[in-house]
Amino acid sequence: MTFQSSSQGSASHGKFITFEGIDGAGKSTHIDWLCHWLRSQGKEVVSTREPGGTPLGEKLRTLILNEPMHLETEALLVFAARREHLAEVIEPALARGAWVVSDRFTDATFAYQGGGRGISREKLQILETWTHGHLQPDLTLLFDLPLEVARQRIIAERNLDRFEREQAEFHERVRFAYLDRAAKSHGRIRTLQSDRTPEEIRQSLEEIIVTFCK
Ligand SMILES: Nc1ncnc2c1ncn2[C@@H]1O[C@H](COP(=O)(O)OP(=O)(O)O)[C@@H](O)[C@H]1O
Ligand SMILES: Cc1cn([C@H]2C[C@H](O)[C@@H](COP(=O)(O)OP(=O)(O)O)O2)c(=O)[nH]c1=O
Repeated sequence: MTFQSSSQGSASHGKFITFEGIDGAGKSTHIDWLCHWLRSQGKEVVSTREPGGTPLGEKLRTLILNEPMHLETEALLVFAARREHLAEVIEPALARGAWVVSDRFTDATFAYQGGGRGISREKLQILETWTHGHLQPDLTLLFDLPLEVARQRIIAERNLDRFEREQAEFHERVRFAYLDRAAKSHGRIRTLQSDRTPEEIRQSLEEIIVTFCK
């Protein structure tokens, strides 16, 4: 993790890796491989997800994904779930030297609640600072692909949640908010072109992670 305090760079801390992308981009498909690879390198790995990752967070996830609500209520709930996740799972794991791999984190909020719903970046930044101003992911893997390809992958296999049922324009805004954020991330967010075979994507992922671990 990147602490902005005096603990930055401490050898006793683990690393925080997040997976991001539009629904159906292939995140879940590659998270297991990454966790397996990291464990093969002798690392303790905590695999988790957002919204969720704690008993309370999973209850909030059910509400967030299914219950109609005001867009700012939605933003506040994802940060509430995140605060719990940080306190109960992420921060203790990193402090004992484990590597945390999370299926989504705050970049998703800037993409979905910011790009998708239209909440201003300034408002979300205030909540971000409040919730985890001291901690950011060390590495974020952004799975990017055209919307139509992602839709084709998920449409047949899932009961679509509140976000997945949104119009194409919503998902286009989410996608471009992610790409914009990646461009401004100073290298933290690495974009993987994801309209390729799983093997090709995994090869790119392996190259990134091997370099990151050096
Ligand atoms: N590179 C790929 N090519 C074709 N299908 C894929 C690829 N990656 C994932 N899939 C399939 O697409 C669907 C969505 O993938 P998933 O990993 O669950 O996406 P996400 O977690 O990003 O929503 C799954 O059925 C998965 O097997
Ligand atoms: C973490 C987070 C997720 N989300 C949304 C994006 C996804 O559509 C949804 C759940 O994410 P995800 O776990 O990727 O869904 P699935 O299990 O169906 O692959 O939550 C937000 O809108 N804001 C957030 O901050």
